[in-house]
Amino acid sequence: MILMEDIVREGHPALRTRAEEVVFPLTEEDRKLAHDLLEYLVNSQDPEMAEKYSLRGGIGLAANQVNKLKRMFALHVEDAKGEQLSFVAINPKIVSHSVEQTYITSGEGCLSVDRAVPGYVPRHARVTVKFMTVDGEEKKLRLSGLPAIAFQHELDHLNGVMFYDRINEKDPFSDIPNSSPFE
Ligand SMILES: O=CN(O)C[C@@H](CC1CCCC1)C(=O)N1NCCC[C@H]1C(=O)Nc1ccccn1
Ligand code: NI
Repeated sequence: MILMEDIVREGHPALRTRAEEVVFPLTEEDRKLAHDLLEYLVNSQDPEMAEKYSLRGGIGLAANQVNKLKRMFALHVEDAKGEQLSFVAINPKIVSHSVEQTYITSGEGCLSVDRAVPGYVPRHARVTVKFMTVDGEEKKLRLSGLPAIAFQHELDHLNGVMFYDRINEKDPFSDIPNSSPFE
C-alpha cells in the first residue's frame, strides 16, 4: 500500500516531468500502480486507516506523485449529487471544455506540497474527458464541480504542472473572469 513516505514532495523532479503514455496491454506493474493509487485514496478517506497509517486525505492521486512517470491517476470523489466517482484514468485527455471557469474559494492544496499556498486556481467549470480504464475500455465523461476540478489538478500533474503555477502572482485572489466559485 502507498504511504505518505512514498509521495514525493516539491523539489522532486518527478513533479516537473511529463509522464509517458501507458502502453496497452498493461503490465502487471501498471495494474498494481493503478490499484495502489486508488487504494491510497480510499484508505486516506477512511478515518481508521488514515489515523493508523498517518495518511493525509486525498480525492485524487497522480502517478508522478509516487515517482512513476506514467500517464495515469486515480480519483475518489463525491459529486454534487453525492454520487461517488471512483476510477483510475489512463492516458486521460480533456476533449472539450466550457468557456466558463471555476475555482475552489478556499484555494487548492496538494499531497506533494507541505505548505499552504493561498489563491484562486482557475479551472474549466465543465470538461468532457476521455481516458482508458484498466480493462482497456475507452471512457468518455462530462464532469463539473469538484470532479472537474480534481480531474484538471491530476492531469496537470501528468504534465509537470503544479496548482500554484496557475495562481495570479500579482493578486492571488483577483477576480477570475467568467467564473462561478466552488464553495
Ligand atoms: O494530486 C492530488 N493531490 O495532491 C491531492 C489533492 C487533490 C485535490 C486538490 C484540489 C482538487 C484535487 C487533495 O485531495 N487534497 N489536497 C491537499 C489537501 C487535502 C486534499 C483535498 O483537497 N481534499 C478535498 C478537497 C475538496 C473537498 C474534499 N476534499
Ligand atoms: Ni496534487
